Amino acid sequence: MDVGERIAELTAQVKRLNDLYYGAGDSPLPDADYDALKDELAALVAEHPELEPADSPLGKVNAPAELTGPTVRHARPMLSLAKATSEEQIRTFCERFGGQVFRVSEKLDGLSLSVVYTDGRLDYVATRGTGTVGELVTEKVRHVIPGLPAEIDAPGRVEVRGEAVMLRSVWAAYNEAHPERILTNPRSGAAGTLVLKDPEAAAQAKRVLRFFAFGADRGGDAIDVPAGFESVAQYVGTGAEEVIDAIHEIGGRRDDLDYDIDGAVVRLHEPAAFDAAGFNSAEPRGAIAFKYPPEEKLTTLLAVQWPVGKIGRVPPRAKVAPVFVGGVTVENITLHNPRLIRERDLRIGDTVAVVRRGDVIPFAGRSLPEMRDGSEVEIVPPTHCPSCESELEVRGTGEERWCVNLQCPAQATRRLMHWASRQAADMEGVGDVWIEKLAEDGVLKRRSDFYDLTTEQLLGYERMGEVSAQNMVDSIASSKDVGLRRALIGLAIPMASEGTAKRLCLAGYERVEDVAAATAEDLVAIRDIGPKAAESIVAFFARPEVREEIAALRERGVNLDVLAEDRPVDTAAAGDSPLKGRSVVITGAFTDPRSGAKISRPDVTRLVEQAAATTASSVSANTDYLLAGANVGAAKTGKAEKLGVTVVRQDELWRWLAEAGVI
Ligand SMILES: NC(=O)c1ccc[n+]([C@@H]2O[C@H](COP(=O)([O-])OP(=O)(O)OC[C@H]3O[C@@H](n4cnc5c(N)ncnc54)[C@H](O)[C@@H]3O)[C@@H](O)[C@H]2O)c1
Ligand SMILES: [Zn+2]
Repeated sequence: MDVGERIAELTAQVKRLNDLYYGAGDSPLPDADYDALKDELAALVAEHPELEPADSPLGKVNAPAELTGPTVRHARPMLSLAKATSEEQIRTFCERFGGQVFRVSEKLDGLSLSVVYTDGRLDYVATRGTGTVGELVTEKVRHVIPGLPAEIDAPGRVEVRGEAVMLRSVWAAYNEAHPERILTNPRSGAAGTLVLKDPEAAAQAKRVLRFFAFGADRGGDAIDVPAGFESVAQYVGTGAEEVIDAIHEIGGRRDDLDYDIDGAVVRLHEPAAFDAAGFNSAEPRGAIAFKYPPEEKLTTLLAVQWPVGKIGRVPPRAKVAPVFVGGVTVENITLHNPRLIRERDLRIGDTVAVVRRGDVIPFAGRSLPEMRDGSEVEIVPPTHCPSCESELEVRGTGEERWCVNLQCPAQATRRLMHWASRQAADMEGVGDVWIEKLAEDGVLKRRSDFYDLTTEQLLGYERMGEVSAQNMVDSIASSKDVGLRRALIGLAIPMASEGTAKRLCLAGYERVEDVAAATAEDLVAIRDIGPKAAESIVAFFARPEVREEIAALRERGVNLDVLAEDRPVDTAAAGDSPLKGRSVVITGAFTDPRSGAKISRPDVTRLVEQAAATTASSVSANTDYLLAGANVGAAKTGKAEKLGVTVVRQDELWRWLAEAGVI
């Protein structure tokens, strides 16, 4: 192929990838591979400038093919950043500005927004768009970035720039709840969220974003980011070594963050110096982005297995050629459901992009059809259960396969493993391999059989030592104090989550028999238990073998009653608490006064509920208190006060919780 053809080919590829990336937020190639294509193009064009096509993607801010909807012209262009992948490049950059002060910040992997206020009120929000013209997303953002201040305490025209990201936890929870509509990664999740037609529905489905500011100006002069905003984490220092230390510091905690970062931004700290350094067509000269090695790697999909789960789901699991990504070696990845396999057109033998983010289970984001050689094999979901051979049912939009045979041996084994696991009975000394063996042998058929195991019996097995046998028996004996919450989890009731178990306990159920006797009506009255889950719970306990199992566990002295730690706080203590029986809305960021650590929203909710309050997601006339943590705008508290809702600040809340005996 001659150079001209290669340039044309690379141009077309980069442009196609840009359209996908800046449009719906898709990235069929890992960023590092995209960067390599672009670098190759840049190198060829540098040598043969006369061959650069008129529509070259180089030297400009890359943008979606077209902006949809109303637009606005940016007061100052929103630019791209020059890239560095080696420390050497960072040193060269720092040396160019010898003696100056630098700022190093996390480079969040989301999409940039310009948020403009006039005399303290939110005027508009725009995307980067073409760099000079952005798309207006003001109304969408009101729903999908609930934390964005509607008002700030500053006069004049103030523009705040920053990055909107989908938190990893939000991304994982959304995918968990919508297996039929998987978001490939948080970045595309964020981009996709801002193009949705119904942002209100997105917010209800908890598909929401967070905004982190990285700069602000008033009438063109740099100012501090106004109060009410979260800022990107940043360091200020002089000289290349301090800058490189900061880059390592940021890179080192990459896995612990709840958002993706793809690099660190180094820029001149002083606004005057930054402006004086000037700009080229697409990038400021006073800043550079250091890119960390990719967290997404290519590997080969070797096989797909269909293990049978504890409630009969038969999900696809892929084996891939071992690949080191996100700090671990990955060999097994989840493919979620058959529909996803079909839509992503995954085949055995395919090159697939594997992603891992923090603790999130690796996921084959996509196949790369352009890398096929014809030997790839279609993935066909099984029609019959690999364990009991009964015909599988196809259910739901994900086209999941289910074994509905209640006697299925594979399901029984999975249920036993689940009962022994940490979130249920927590039998530390009993490994899955042994459970499988004992189940195969017919010694373990149901949960209650664990409690009949003896050391003599176990010692009859090859490779079972006296210590292990004793360990197993002891750990089974000491696990008998399961309690209602963990027993409900261990029973693996379809559609009932760990949260359902918690809420049943908080709702005052004392014994597993009481839950078994509840009607669907009783159950839907409990917060967050919907009609489907309620029916599933009732149907589960109506099964004779479940009732027999509960009786058998009781006979062996297994505790299936609520434990003190899972009860709602006693009326006596909560009786003194102003929270008791109140309806509250929680907003803002909370810090645990005991440890000084930030505390998550679900944890605050749990504490407040233990003090016998009920929580709601938005303020209404029925709300008693708005519990306001840090960074709560005046708009929010003002609205609450207008509705006659008392605003309670966090120091008071902690006092109340202490009085109620919750903390
Ligand atoms: N995989 C693909 O197919 C594909 C396609 C197109 C682009 N990409 C990737 O997108 C990037 C392209 O560059 P770009 O021009 O969109 O962005 P960029 O990498 O040049 O960086 C500029 C952007 O960084 C953001 N940013 C995040 N944190 C920041 C901080 N602390 N300070 C300042 N800015 C911050 C801003 O939104 C700004 O617009 C590359 O990383 C490329 O690999 C990938
Ligand atoms: Zn089966």
